[in-house]
Amino acid sequence: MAMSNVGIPCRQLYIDGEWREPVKKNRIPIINPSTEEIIGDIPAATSEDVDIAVEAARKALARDDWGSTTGAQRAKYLRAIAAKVLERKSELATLESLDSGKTSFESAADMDDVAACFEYYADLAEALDSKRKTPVNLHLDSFKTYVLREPLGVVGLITPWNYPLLMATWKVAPALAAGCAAILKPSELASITCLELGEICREVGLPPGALNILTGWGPVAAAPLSSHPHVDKISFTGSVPTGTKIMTAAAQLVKPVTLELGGKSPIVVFDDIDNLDIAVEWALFGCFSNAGQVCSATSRLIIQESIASEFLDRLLLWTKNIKISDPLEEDCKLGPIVSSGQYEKVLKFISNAKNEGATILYGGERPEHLKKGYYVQPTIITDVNTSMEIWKEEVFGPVLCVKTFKTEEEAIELANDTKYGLASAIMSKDVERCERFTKAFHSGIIWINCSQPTFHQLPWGGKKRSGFGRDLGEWGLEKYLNIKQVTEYTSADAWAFYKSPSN
Ligand SMILES: NC(=O)C1=CN([C@@H]2O[C@H](COP(=O)(O)OP(=O)(O)OC[C@H]3O[C@@H](n4cnc5c(N)ncnc54)[C@H](O)[C@@H]3O)[C@@H](O)[C@H]2O)C=CC1
Ligand SMILES: NCCCC(=O)O
Ligand code: NA
Repeated sequence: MAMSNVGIPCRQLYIDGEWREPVKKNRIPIINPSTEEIIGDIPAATSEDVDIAVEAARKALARDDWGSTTGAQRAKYLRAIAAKVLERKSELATLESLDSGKTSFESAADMDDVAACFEYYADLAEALDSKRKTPVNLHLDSFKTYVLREPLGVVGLITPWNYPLLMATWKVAPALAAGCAAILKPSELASITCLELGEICREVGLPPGALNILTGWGPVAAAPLSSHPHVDKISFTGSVPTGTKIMTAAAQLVKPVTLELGGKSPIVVFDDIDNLDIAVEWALFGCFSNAGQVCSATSRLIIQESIASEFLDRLLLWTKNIKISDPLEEDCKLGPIVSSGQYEKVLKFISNAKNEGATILYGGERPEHLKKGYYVQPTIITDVNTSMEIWKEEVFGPVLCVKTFKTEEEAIELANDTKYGLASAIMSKDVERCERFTKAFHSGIIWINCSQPTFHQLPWGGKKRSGFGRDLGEWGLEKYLNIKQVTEYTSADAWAFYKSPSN
C-alpha cells in the first residue's frame, strides 16, 4: 500500500468566518475507501447550525465589507483562494485521494482545475463591474431606464463526492464572484477538502459569512437549506431522487433551483475512424476514469457492427492493461469506489445484468490482488438489450455496456434511448455526420472524437432527467444574479391618466 504522511485535519463547521462546533456536537467518521479504515471525522450539522449559517450569510450581505464590494474587490479574494489552493496542491490532492479513492493523478488535476476555476471567475467578477448597470434606450423623452445585475442573495450549494472540491468550486467561485453569500453542503462521503476550503477562506480574509461550510448528512444538514425561507436559491449536483426532493421542497417557496443530475451517456463509434486505438482509449477514459463515478460518463458504447469485434478485442487488451491499486500508488489508473454503499450498488448492477441475460465480457468482480477496499474491476458488458437495467440506469462505477448498430438512424435512436440527457459523444471522421449527430443528440454536452474533456469556460448541464440550468462559463455566473429593471419618469408633465380634481 502507498503510504501518505499527510495528516487528516480535525475541523468544525465553518460559519461566519470561524470554526464552530455543531450545536448538537455530532460527528461522522471519515472512511478511506482503499483501506476501509476510519481515518478521522467531520462535524455533522443539523437544522440549528443551518439557521446560524443562514443568519451569518444574511449579515454578510448587509455589511459593506461583503455586500457593497465591487467585482474587482471580490476578484482579489478569488485569486487569493486560487493561490492558496496551488500552494497546498499536493496536500489537498492527497487528502482528496484518501477521502474519495481518486487516483493521485486525478486528484492533482482536480486541484489545478479548482485553482483555474477560481481564477476564471475572478476575471468574470471584474468584468461584471462594467455590466452592473446597463442603460436601455427606449427612445422616449419621458423615461430613463436601466438594468441592474445584483447578487441574488443567500445561496445553498449542495454538492456530491465524485469531485468533492471541484464540484464545490463550480458553484462557490461563481456565487462569490456574483457577490452572493453562500452555504456549501458537501457530501458526507467526502468533505475533507471542502472543509480545507474554509481554512483557506479564513487565511485570505474572506469577509465572515460570505462562505459558510456545513458538513453533515443530506436529509439533516442539506434539506433545511431547500426549505429555508431565507435561502434564495439552491444549486445542486447529485442524484435524481435527491434532486427531486430538493425541487419539491424549493417549489413550496417558489425558490429557484439548478439541478445537475445523473446520466447514462452514449458514445457512438463509426467504422470510418482512422485509428482504432485512439477511439478505444477515449471509450475507456469516457467510462473508467474516476472509476466511472462521473455524471457525464459515456457508459453506453454504441459501436458500428462492421468493426465491433475488432474494437472489442482492442478494448479488452487496453482494459486488462489498466493498473488498479491504492490510488496513491504511482501510475494507478483505477482506484476504489467511494463507499461500501456505492460499491455494493455497483456490484448489484452487474449481477442484475447477468441475471437479465447479458454477458460479462470482462471484469465484474473485486480484483484478485486487492483483498481490502471497495475495488471493482473495469467491467465490459455485452449482449445487452434496451429493456435491461444496465442499459437504462446510471451505475456510477467502472461499468461499460455495449450495443451494436448498422445504420446512422439506428445509432441515433439508441443514443437517445435514455431518460437522461447530460452528454453524448461521437467518434467519426465524417465532419457532416458529426454535425448531424450534434444536432440530433438530446443532451447539453456534445463530445466529438473524444469523451470527457471539460473546460470551465463552457456551460455544463443537461436536459431531460439530467436536470436543468448550467454550471461553468458565463452561464454559471448568471444564475447567481438578480436582474433588476429600473424605470424613471423624467418628464415634468403630469401622467394625466385620471382626471385631476383641481380643474
Ligand atoms: N450527478 C452527479 O454528479 C452525481 C450523481 N450521483 C448519483 O447518485 C447516486 C447516489 O449517490 P449519493 O451520494 O447518495 O447522492 P445524493 O444525491 O444523495 O448526494 C448528493 C448531495 O445531496 C445531499 N443530500 C442527500 N439527501 C438530501 C436531501 N434530502 N436534501 C438535500 N440534500 C440532500 C448529500 O448529502 C450530498 O451532499 C450515485 O450512485 C449516482 O448515481 C451521485 C453523485 C454525483
Ligand atoms: N469532469 C467533471 C465531471 C463532473 C461531474 O461528474 O459532475
Ligand atoms: Na470518504
